[in-house]
Amino acid sequence: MFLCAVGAGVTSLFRTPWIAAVAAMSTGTFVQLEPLNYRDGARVEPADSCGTEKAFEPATGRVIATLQCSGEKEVSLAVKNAKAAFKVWSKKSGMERCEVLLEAARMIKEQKDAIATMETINNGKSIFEARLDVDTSWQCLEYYAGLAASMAGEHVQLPGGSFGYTRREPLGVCVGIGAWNYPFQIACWKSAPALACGNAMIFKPSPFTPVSALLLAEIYTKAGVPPGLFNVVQGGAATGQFLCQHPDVAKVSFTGSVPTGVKIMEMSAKGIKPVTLELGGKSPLIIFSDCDLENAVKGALLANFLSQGQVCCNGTRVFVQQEIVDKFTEEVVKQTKKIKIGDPLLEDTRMGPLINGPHLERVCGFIKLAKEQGATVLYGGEQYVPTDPKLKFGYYMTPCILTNCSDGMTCVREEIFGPVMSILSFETEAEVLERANDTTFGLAAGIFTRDIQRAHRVAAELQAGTCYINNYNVSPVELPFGGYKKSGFGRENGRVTLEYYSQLKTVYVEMGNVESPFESQ
Ligand SMILES: NC(=O)C1=CN([C@@H]2O[C@H](COP(=O)(O)OP(=O)(O)OC[C@H]3O[C@@H](n4cnc5c(N)ncnc54)[C@H](O)[C@@H]3O)[C@@H](O)[C@H]2O)C=CC1
Repeated sequence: MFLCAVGAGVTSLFRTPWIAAVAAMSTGTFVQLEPLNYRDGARVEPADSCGTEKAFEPATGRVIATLQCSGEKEVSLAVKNAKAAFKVWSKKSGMERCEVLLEAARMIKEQKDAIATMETINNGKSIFEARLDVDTSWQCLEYYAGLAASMAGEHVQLPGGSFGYTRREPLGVCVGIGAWNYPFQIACWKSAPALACGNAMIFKPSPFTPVSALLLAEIYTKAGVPPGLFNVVQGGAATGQFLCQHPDVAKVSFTGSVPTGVKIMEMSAKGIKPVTLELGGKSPLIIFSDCDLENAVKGALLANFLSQGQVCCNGTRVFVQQEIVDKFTEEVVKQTKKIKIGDPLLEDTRMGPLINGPHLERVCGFIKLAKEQGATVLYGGEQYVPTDPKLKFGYYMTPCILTNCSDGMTCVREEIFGPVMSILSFETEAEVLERANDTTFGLAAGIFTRDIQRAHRVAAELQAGTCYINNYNVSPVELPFGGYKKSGFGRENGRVTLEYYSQLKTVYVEMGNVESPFESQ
């Protein structure tokens, strides 16, 4: 009931006491009572609904919000508001858009602790990680603010003094649909380039994590975007479908699972709408015997255990060269045992709970199956109950290391989306490349070696949208991120993403007379 008491019904992020209160909040206290949709510059209850969903605090298993899933009418109102805002925003110069985005970035930075706390409460990731996510979020806004003013076309000289030029123009109303593992960051990674290019956006968070996108919406409004430019519509699959099928939506950018990605693409195909798909993965991490072992072990932990392993680009197939596999395994187990699991709002926690009960069961099911198929659990893989009584109903598990794995096992082939590392040994470079690429996914890959030529040779052969050499899971906003194969297409971050949120117009300019085969004799 906290928000009711503090905000007296009209809680706003911009009331300083509220920010301080949220940043100082402890696990087990937060309840969201305000409307969770955001339209025309304000929080609103949806005009109609197609059911309700409950959002949890994974650390305690408490319900923190019950959301109304937006119906067709609410979606249409959001599109209408976004269209009106687009008319204003798309006329602004790049520098004008830059100023607003920079102000929004500044506000995110200023409110980092409050946003990270909210993210931790709703998602379960450690506060330590949530703060890093907020950093990459404001950095993304700053980056695209900087690019907004440099968007330009070409001038092309043609015969007879005529010429042509190109204009890079926004698409219109874009829809962003997010997953639950990086709720605030995904909202920023989609909206920053969209807004920088002059578009409006309607964002639909995952119903598991509805809360933090609202903070972004409030910040955009306060920073000066026109009302309706960034709207939040809550709901699940049905709401997502209303958004994708709306005739006035120009583009859909989706982050989520492959099966949902297929549906999004089908709907977009019917409307001839461009689509960006950031889907799942089962990425390989290849550790050669000449690596710096300490770094490789750190890299393997980063590749598997951030956000409780619920990361799309995780390197969960850890291929280790035969000569060092025992030493590597011993060291990885030693370091994994040290990971502190517990209340995600405590400063020294490094692993919080998984997103919800069914997902925890699903991840544990993969481990059970791995054992049945012959893998050995070297460490972890069990449900965990922290000693603090308020965490008793949270969704915790110990990080898991599997050995004796083979390429055909389910744990090696399918995305688990939990803290489960499978160790596989290999002998030669050619062999490991073939095995690493033997997957329908292609999101990321990693290589640890001191041999610079091998590093680049292997990176060139790996079928993945991102290859990390001697590190893993670092995502600077300057670098494009996206998949090969069934991990999707289109990119987020980097300069190239401007192309995915804009369209090119060619203008031909005649400087002479019209030559026509139809002119009268
Ligand atoms: N490549 C990337 O950048 C990332 C990919 N992921 C992938 O996301 C998955 C986990 O996220 P989930 O939220 O469980 O995925 P999901 O596919 O179940 O849901 C993703 C979003 O799509 C919406 N949705 C579901 N059905 C829909 C439909 N028929 N039409 C329109 N929208 C619909 C959901 O409400 C949610 O907002 C994993 O497979 C993971 O690999 C997650 C994060 C990043």
